[in-house]
Amino acid sequence: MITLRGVTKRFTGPDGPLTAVDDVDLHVPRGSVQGIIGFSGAGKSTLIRLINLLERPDSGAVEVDGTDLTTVDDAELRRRRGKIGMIFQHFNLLANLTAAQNVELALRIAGVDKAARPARVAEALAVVDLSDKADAYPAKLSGGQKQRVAIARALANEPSVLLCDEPTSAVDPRTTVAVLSYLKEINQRLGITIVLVTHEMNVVRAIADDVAVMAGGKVVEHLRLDGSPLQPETEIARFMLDDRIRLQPRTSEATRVG
Ligand SMILES: Nc1ncnc2c1ncn2[C@@H]1O[C@H](COP(=O)(O)OP(=O)(O)OP(=O)(O)O)[C@@H](O)[C@H]1O
Repeated sequence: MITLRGVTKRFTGPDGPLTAVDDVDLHVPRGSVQGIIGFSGAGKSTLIRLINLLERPDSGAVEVDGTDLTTVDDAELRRRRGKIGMIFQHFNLLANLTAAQNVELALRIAGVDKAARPARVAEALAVVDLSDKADAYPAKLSGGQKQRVAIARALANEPSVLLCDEPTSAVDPRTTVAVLSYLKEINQRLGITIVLVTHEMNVVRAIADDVAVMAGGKVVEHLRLDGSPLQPETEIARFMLDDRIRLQPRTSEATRVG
């Protein structure tokens, strides 16, 4: 379970101060899948990085499984972070380590006893059907396989929460379906709460229970994906739901119109 209360994050950009995340409240029930969608610069990545305090908020509370992470000391934060897995657009695997060694490293960093690690690595790779690639280096893996290794690495420490920052943006549509299927299975079988940032409506539609639409650092709307027809209220949500692409006549700019 994740609860953000009044969370704000400011940066100093090239043009001066900017508010990347602006007074956001968000509640993600245990075992659910929360999508976060919006255009580039809306604050999605910052918001997801606030959940494990990769970014520290300037104000507000970040509660994960009942504890406000902004109030705990460094040792406790490290321990709590161990229970929050994260995957990224570009996989972030270490090129000089095999798939199994990448997963093992996460266990080593978390302080898991050496003798216990091989079984945990094997288990995590089995969840994503990559047991046969344990000894392969990332360069020999496809994009989808790399993302599955990254998922295994995130799962090895038995997290309660998995944060996914654009997990399918660097893979083709067929691989997107495969990656999302693994994420959905992990959510359903292991009960892991998932937060997934994307700019693709189809991605969240396939997997999320609720989608927070972000613009200008704020959550401007929630779309509940419970099977009933979606009735977006904001222009940005309507725009995101329309996946037709049309080219404007006489300009080189591609745009989508609703
Ligand atoms: N470390 C930083 N320093 C300064 N500005 C930052 C930093 N990180 C993000 N920003 C700014 O904060 C705003 C929100 O960025 P963020 O990456 O969260 O948006 P996003 O919705 O994830 O965009 P994208 O889809 O392009 O990744 C942007 O204006 C960005 O330039």
